[in-house]
Amino acid sequence: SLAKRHKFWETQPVGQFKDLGDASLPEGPIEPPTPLSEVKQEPYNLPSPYEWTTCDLDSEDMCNEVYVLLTNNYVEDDENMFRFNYSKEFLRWALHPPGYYKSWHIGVRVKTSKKLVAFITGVPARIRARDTVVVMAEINFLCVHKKLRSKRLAPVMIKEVTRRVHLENIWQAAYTAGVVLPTPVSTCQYWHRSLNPKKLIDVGFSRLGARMTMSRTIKLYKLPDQTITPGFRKMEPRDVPAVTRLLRNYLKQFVVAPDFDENDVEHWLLPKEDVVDSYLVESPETREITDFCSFYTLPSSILGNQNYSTLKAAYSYYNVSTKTPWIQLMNDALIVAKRKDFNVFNALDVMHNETFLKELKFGPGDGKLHYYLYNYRINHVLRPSELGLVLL
Ligand SMILES: CCCCCCCCCCCCCC(=O)CSCCNC(=O)CCNC(=O)[C@H](O)C(C)(C)COP(=O)(O)OP(=O)(O)OC[C@H]1O[C@@H](n2cnc3c(N)ncnc32)[C@H](O)[C@@H]1OP(=O)(O)O
Ligand SMILES: CN(C)Cc1n[nH]c2ccc(-c3ccc(F)cc3OCCn3ccnc3)cc12
Repeated sequence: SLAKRHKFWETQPVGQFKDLGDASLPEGPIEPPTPLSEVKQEPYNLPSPYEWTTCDLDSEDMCNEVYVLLTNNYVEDDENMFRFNYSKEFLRWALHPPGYYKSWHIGVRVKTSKKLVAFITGVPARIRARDTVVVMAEINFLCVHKKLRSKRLAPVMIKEVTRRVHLENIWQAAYTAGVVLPTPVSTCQYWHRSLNPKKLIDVGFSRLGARMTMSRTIKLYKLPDQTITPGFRKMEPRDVPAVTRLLRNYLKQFVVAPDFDENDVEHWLLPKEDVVDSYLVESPETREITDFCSFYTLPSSILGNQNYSTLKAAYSYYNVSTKTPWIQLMNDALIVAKRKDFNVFNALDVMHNETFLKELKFGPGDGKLHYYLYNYRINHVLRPSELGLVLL
């Protein structure tokens, strides 16, 4: 990536590879805000066959158009065997957090057919970088239809979402990607814990280990039917204040982390069927909430398999351990995920996740997830364990 030209990204206020050695550059915003009167008032020009559209996900039809575009054209693994299949309910959850802007849900249509062929989104979030809380846009769901790739549409979409974010007087952003761009704040490894090893092997997600039989493999990943931690239960609305306190105190230790308040916790962490699951440990003795774990539901379409069409995957979200050991807490998370018929439980090596990954029989994934900040310099590339942020 050092040799590669980034004709678009070299024009953007992001850390540039050439600056990596330069420790003299100050941490913080790379460019000052532009006076709102000087922000471009009209949308960027698209190539003539296309037009901008704002996607209202509360509209069943529009939400369905976005769902279909992503289902057929969004992120695939490196071997093109799986493609993320975010559900409509999940998209509404991910894109309607407190304070969201509909204008940041941007689509591109073909003028004649009105077909939706591209998409990019932002949602506002308060992110702390070291000791500074910054209102940022979390950018996600950048997608160009497979038939319109390599036409430099992505830079135009990125500039347009940047312009609309600027109009709301927000000047920073956070995003993650499986590709290397100028310049990662951190690079994380993802890990997978088999819950249904037979299906994972049948679809080619996993391979039978050397000198392993299928029955030996099934036994290796077997989990108890019941969770073992006393006081382990689903999170409920009445728990929002205590979970907010627990999570805010836990996230303080990371260099980059969300600055969640009770409204944010209510939206992002209250259980929502087939979207997000969250559990906590309420001490039977003291009634205090001492631990928390959560995971979100993100299936992947299985491309080209006769017997299965969908891989049901759970992704580790935010977890806190203050009394229950990490291994025990996360093993209970695996137990409830298995009981809910997830095939695999995925986790990044962020926060304290590396303390349980190996012991709970996670295997390393085949790629990396890079974290980025836009118009904000963090001087040293962060270790994954310094990151307290999970983007969907
Ligand atoms: C203050 C507010 C600021 C807000 C904005 C902040 C920044 C937000 C940034 C967005 C964050 C999104 C986060 C997110 O959604 C999570 S990462 C998932 C991105 N989506 C996918 O992978 C879906 C499948 N792929 C596609 O749809 C296309 O391949 C896409 C659309 C990815 C690129 O379409 P294409 O037809 O393949 O390519 P061209 O149009 O010809 O353009 C090529 C240029 O695009 C650069 N590129 C490629 N992939 C990128 C990626 N994932 N991020 C950023 N840039 C990416 C590439 O380096 C090159 O620039 P360079 O020449 O300089 O190298
Ligand atoms: C984060 N969010 C922005 C979506 C996103 N974009 N790009 C990505 C690249 C990797 C991961 C990822 C993150 C955690 C994980 F355990 C497995 C992952 O990908 C496996 C490979 N894969 C891709 C599609 N189906 C399977 C997510 C993403």
